[in-house]
Amino acid sequence: MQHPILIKNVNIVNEGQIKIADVFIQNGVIENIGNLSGEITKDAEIIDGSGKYLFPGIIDGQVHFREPGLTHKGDLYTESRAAVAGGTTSFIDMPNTVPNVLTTEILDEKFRIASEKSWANYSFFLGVNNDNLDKVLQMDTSQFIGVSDDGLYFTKKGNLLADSPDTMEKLFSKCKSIIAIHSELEKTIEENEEIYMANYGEDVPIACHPLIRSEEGCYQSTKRAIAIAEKHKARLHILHLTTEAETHLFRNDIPLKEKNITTEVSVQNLWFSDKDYQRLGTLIKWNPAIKTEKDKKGLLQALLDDRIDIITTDHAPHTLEEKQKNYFQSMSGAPMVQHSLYIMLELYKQGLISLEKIAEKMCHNVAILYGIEKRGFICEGYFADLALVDLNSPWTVGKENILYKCGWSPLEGQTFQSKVTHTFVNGNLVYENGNFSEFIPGQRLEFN
Ligand SMILES: NC(=O)N[C@@H](CC(=O)O)C(=O)O
Repeated sequence: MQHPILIKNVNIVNEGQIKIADVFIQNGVIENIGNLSGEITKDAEIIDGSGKYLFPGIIDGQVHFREPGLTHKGDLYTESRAAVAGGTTSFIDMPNTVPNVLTTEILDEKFRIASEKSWANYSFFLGVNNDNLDKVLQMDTSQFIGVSDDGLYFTKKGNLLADSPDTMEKLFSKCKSIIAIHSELEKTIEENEEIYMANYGEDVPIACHPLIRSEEGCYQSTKRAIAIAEKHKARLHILHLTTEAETHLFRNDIPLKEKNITTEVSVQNLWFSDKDYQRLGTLIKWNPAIKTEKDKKGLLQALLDDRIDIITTDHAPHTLEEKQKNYFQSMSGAPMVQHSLYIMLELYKQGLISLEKIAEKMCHNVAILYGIEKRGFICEGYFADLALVDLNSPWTVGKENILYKCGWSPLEGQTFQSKVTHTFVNGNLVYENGNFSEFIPGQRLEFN
């Protein structure tokens, strides 16, 4: 039996409004919201929410938690624990674990491991590449939260799904679930690599990353994928957008529920720009590349005017050793899931986004986009996945508070003004002011 909890006098950030009320949590769900006292709440543990802000737990639509097979970088226990410390209570993990998630057996195995090791609620993409394409075309894909090629390759040469219009035609004409793709053209990347290698040899500077993995390679890829998806009325989701140019390919004149083509931005693309390569080098080498200041501003604008639907992290941990190599050898990706809400709250502090919009893009819309049931909102009868935030409690990211298994963050030295003080997953208070409860596993996300 779970102990009932009453959060008193808290600013509830939900569905475009901020209202002060009490929230009563019992048996895993939000039972009541209002001015509560008396019989039903009398045995509850009381948490004073005065002056604090209560968000629905963040649902991160794109993470790489690395288990099975790559657990020297991170695993389902360590990375989900880091997630809840940052207010993220649910995640959807990508298929480029080892073995790649190309069969339902491997997918089931990931669900099994998560049921024993994940602090947060979880779901997993089924991977798709040339090795399982024919099988996927015959499957009832509605049983999966989505299929994705992210981090997988379609040919031994390293081509992405986006490089192959014929394959997209096949997949998009048959697949009924969300198809989440990594949108870049390998051909453009290779041509650019040759140009920069002719100049620099193996010593290509990291500053060339956004010129090699260029705007053109992203824009042409996304434009073509959207055209093919529209032709087949497929349900396409473009992962981690990095250019302002691409944002204009997406609509904002219909509600999210009616969109067949959706997209996301990852927090690092709202925070870093090409200015930061000099300071951080390959630590912020991501694919697609973090681009210019203009792109960063354009992505934020598209988020605000609803051409971008959700915020994710693309949390992609690697060891420092794997990162600190020359341009070609260093791995792409960095850990981010513990710090995503902090970045967005800091942007709020800078006057760039409202708290309501943060809840919409990190919580409500992720639940709507993936059809996740009874999560992502602060509503009676919904799972009590919640993050309580103090907006005036500065702290600095440092080795001593980084919870990623890889033990580093590109945000080290950054002071954030806000702090997540309490995180609830399914009604359990799993994180409180730097301390964790005993391990309580999260739940499998249900979707419709
Ligand atoms: N985004 C990245 O730079 N890296 C991802 C793979 C990917 O998303 O392509 C990873 O798994 O490391």
